[in-house]
Amino acid sequence: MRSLEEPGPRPAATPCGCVKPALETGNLLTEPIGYLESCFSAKNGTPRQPSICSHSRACLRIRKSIFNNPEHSLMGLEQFSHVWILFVFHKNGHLSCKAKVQPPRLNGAKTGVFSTRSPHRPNAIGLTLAKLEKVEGGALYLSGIDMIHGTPVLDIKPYIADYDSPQNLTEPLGDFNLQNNQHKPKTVSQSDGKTDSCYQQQLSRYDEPQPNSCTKGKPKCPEDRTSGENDMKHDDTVKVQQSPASHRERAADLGVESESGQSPSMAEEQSGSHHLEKSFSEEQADRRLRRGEKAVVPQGNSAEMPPEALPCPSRAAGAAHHSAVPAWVREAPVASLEVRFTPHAEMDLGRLSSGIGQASFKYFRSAEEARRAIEAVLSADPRSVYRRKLCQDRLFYFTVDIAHITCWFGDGFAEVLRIKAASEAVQMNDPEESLVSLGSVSSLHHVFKTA
Ligand SMILES: C[S@@+](CC[C@H](N)C(=O)[O-])C[C@H]1O[C@@H](n2cnc3c(N)ncnc32)[C@H](O)[C@@H]1O
Repeated sequence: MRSLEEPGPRPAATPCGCVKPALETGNLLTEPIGYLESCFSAKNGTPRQPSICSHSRACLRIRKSIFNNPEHSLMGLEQFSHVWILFVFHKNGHLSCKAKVQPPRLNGAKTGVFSTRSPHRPNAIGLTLAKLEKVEGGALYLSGIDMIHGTPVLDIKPYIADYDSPQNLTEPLGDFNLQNNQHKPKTVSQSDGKTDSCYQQQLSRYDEPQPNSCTKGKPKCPEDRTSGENDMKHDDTVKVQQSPASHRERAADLGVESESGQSPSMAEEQSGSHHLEKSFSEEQADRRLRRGEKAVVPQGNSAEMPPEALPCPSRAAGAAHHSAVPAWVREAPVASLEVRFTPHAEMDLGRLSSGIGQASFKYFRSAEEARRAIEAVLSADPRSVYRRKLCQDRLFYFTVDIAHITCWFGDGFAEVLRIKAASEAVQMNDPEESLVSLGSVSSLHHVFKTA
């Protein structure tokens, strides 16, 4: 353990003049237990939630400055299949956050920051449920992650379904009526006409985290229906403090130089936000119409969120009354996309995975895994609302493992045009540079096909 003499947060003075230790006032000076080595090098293209891409892999080594024998701290963890990772959104780029944000799934409508998974929060702390592949010495190998390379990790906790999953409560507390914030006691048998035994059966089927999958068009859970960093737009700014971090030490732990952010800046993403604002009900109606479903009359014209909450359909029906999500989480306006690869991209992928004349994959175990990861990232539409709506004719770039992917988006699909070794790809320090206008998409498509 760290020495008690190490510098810590200064005691805070209370209004009455007495001094309270920092912990008592909630002022926690954190020290990362390690820095994540991730297959995603930049925010752009990193899945918005861990459930999106099961092949996204990472390694976390516990720092010796935290524990002399890091492996001791991981003892017993190998018996768990999943772990919670608490981390810092260290590449947020700025320290401000807003009370209301526009998550991509709301396609321009606003909701309170605490009803989202926005990276821009008063304390820039992220929470990811990752699959624990193995523990080796002082290192954890993870999959199904949504964090970028270099992410400072604050803590690891085992996922325990009995504690962490509401459907595992044996004694339901009752319904929470979100409309008027009233708690209504309700018994299991009253809930939906199901018998207790049927209910229990359903619970036992769902007491483990659902396996992640990369398939297209799967029903989404709250985890993957939420916001991406690039897409949040804010108001009611709040300034937050940042703990100082030792960059040299961090780079040493990672074995790399500190990297420069490659994803679009918030300023860029925020510009034009007024055009994007649309009420949730309008978006839903649009979407239903797009799908050819019966139109629903929009209820008002506000860009604020409706208060209704619905059970998540991907959970057991009997368990649903323990856990509710708002309709927008379920009825997201963004459909999953079909993902295509041009013959050139197929060739690139083959070349890259063979490792002939260049580096081969570090995180993926095969070309097939790389392909599935790319498909998973793209089918969830990683673009910000801004890009989706106003920059449709732009190329989109992202890097996963050693693959630098260039693609474009059409109506209902994403097409991979090129896959190059990240070392070969032009480094995009200025996100604007990555927004190459296609002009005529088809002509550029032709260029890529014949290149
Ligand atoms: C919407 S957040 C959700 C993270 C976590 N599952 C949660 O709910 O707190 C995931 C996005 O955060 C961004 N991100 C990941 N790691 C980051 C980091 N270290 N700093 C800043 N942004 C990061 C990526 O763009 C990713 O798509």
